[in-house]
Order: sequence, then C-alpha cells, then structure tokens
Amino acid sequence: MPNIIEIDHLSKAYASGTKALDDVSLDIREGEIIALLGPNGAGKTTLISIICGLVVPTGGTVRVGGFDIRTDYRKARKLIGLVPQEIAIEPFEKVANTVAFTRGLYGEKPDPAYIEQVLRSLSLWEKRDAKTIELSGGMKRRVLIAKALAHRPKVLFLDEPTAGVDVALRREMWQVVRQLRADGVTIILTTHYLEEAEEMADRIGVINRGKLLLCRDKTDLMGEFGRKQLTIELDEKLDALPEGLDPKQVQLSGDGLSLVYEYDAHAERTGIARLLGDVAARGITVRDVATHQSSLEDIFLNLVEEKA
Ligand SMILES: Nc1ncnc2c1ncn2[C@@H]1O[C@H](COP(=O)(O)OP(=O)(O)OP(=O)(O)O)[C@@H](O)[C@H]1O
Repeated sequence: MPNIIEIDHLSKAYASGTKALDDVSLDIREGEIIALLGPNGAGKTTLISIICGLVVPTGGTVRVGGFDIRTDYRKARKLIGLVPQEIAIEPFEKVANTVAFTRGLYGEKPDPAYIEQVLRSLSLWEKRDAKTIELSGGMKRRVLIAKALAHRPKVLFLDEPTAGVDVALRREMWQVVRQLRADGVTIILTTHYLEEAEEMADRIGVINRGKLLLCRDKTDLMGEFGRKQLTIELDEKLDALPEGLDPKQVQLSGDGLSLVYEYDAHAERTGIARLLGDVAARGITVRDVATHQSSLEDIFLNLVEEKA
C-alpha cells in the first residue's frame, strides 16, 4: 500500500521550552489503522495537531497525500478528518444540518446523497432531524465522526475516541471504526486503553517523552516482546525449589504450590517437555498446567520503563 502520510524528522518545542516531539519519523500506509500509545504528556496530541495544521512544528516535515502540510496546507487539510476528544457540537442544530454545514466549511459543494450515506453508515439516519442535544452520548460521538467525514477525507484522526465511555459504547465505537476502515479510510487513533490498541490496530506506535520508541505490526510486536509463562500447579506444597532445576529459569511460587517457568514462545525448543520430565523424575505430582502470554499492557510498560 502507498503511504498516505509521511512524517520526517518532526520536532516541536513549545515557547515554554517543553520539547513535545523530538525527531519523529513515521510513514502511515493507506488503509491501515494505527494506534498511538503513550503516557500522559507523551506528545500524541501534539503530533496529531501538527498533522492537522493546528500546531506549527519547529523542525521536520509532514506530507499528507503528497502535499506538504505547511506549503500546501489547504490540499493537505482536505484529506484529513479530525474527531476531537471533547464533544463540542451545536446543541440545538439538527444532526443532518450540522454535518452538512461542516462540509461547507471545507468549501465543498453540498452533496445530500453523500451526507445520507455517512449518516446511514453511522446509524444516525433515523436521527437526522433530531437536535444534537437530544442524543445519547454514543450518538453524539457518532455525530462528531460524521462531521469529520463530511468532506470525504482519506484519513481520520480519532483522539481518544472512547475516553470515559462505558464498555458497551466502546465496543460500538470499535465496530464503527472497523466499518470505516472497510470503507477505505485510513485511521490514526490515540488511546490510553491498551485493550483498544490490541483489539483495533494493524500497527502500534509507542510515544514517550516526545520520542517515537517504535511503530510495529501488532502481531510482530506481540510475538517478539510477548513472553509466555508456564505455571505448573503441584499436588503437594514444596519448601524449596527441587535440586537440579535451574533457579534462573524456574521459580517456586510464594505459597510453594506451583512452579513458574518463563520461556520464549517462538524459540525452536521451549524447554517445556524437559521441564515436565524433570519434575516427574523427582516424583512431584502435577495437578494442572496453565500458560499465560504477556499482554500488550505488559509489553508497553516494559518498553516505557526500559527507555525511561
Ligand atoms: N500549547 C502548549 N504549550 C506548552 N506546552 C504544551 C502545549 N501543549 C502541550 N504541551 C506540553 O507538551 C507535552 C506533550 O503534550 P501532548 O498534549 O502532546 O501529550 P499527549 O501524549 O497527548 O498527552 P495526553 O495523553 O495527556 O493527552 C506535555 O509536556 C505538555 O505539557
């Protein structure tokens, strides 16, 4: 897939002296969903704001659809839709009107058929004549997406789309985002919910202190950094790790009732068969075994701590 966004050596130092972005380079491919993860103040919103032309960078360049966001601002901006974190919509305006109005702001001719398509795809068509104040929180968020899509952008930025919403609504938003991707929109979302990145993204970028620590295919990332753990539950309590088992590899749990072994799930030999053989050879009876794969949360915390 060709690149829709090219970020090259981007930096931003605010007047206060805060270095919010430090030499960030990233190419975003057409049609992918990228999740940007990072702790508070990492620089995610600054990055999005620069791409959308709301903040001026102090160094580097960004091209959207080949257009430089500074020298070709209008053309670049037309390709972008931004769904802000805060719900800010005209309370007494009708749903269809507020979406059509936003389209006009981009200098686009009215296109009722397209607005209908957007509203239908977001399940808002039935509510087209309702005032936005009468809508539920989930519907209001969908109106924000409809507004961001009104001028038919190729890229959609979602800044923490599910911050503070309940589980059911979060799932509904995920469904909407998947549908948008299926319709060919490239999506960049920021989130604090690792579960959301794990669920949604094709690629995951981790930002910390203005630096892009990595941006990797989600499956590769989980595979490479994700360690697996094998827990062997014992029938009888042990006082110490049995002789002959390597304490660097195997640990006895605090209650003495299980052995915990960490291994690389992708290694040619995981060492599990040998370990189980060693345990049996010592006359230890096994009650149960369980494996656990480290989640994105473990991976993320390890990364951020390591680089800090
Ligand atoms: N307008 C501004 N003026 C000065 N400093 C700013 C400004 N906006 C952001 N910063 C600082 O830049 C750094 C990055 O902030 P940014 O909002 O980009 O982070 P973030 O990753 O989006 O954080 P969060 O997850 O909390 O939204 C922070 O130290 C922040 O205080």
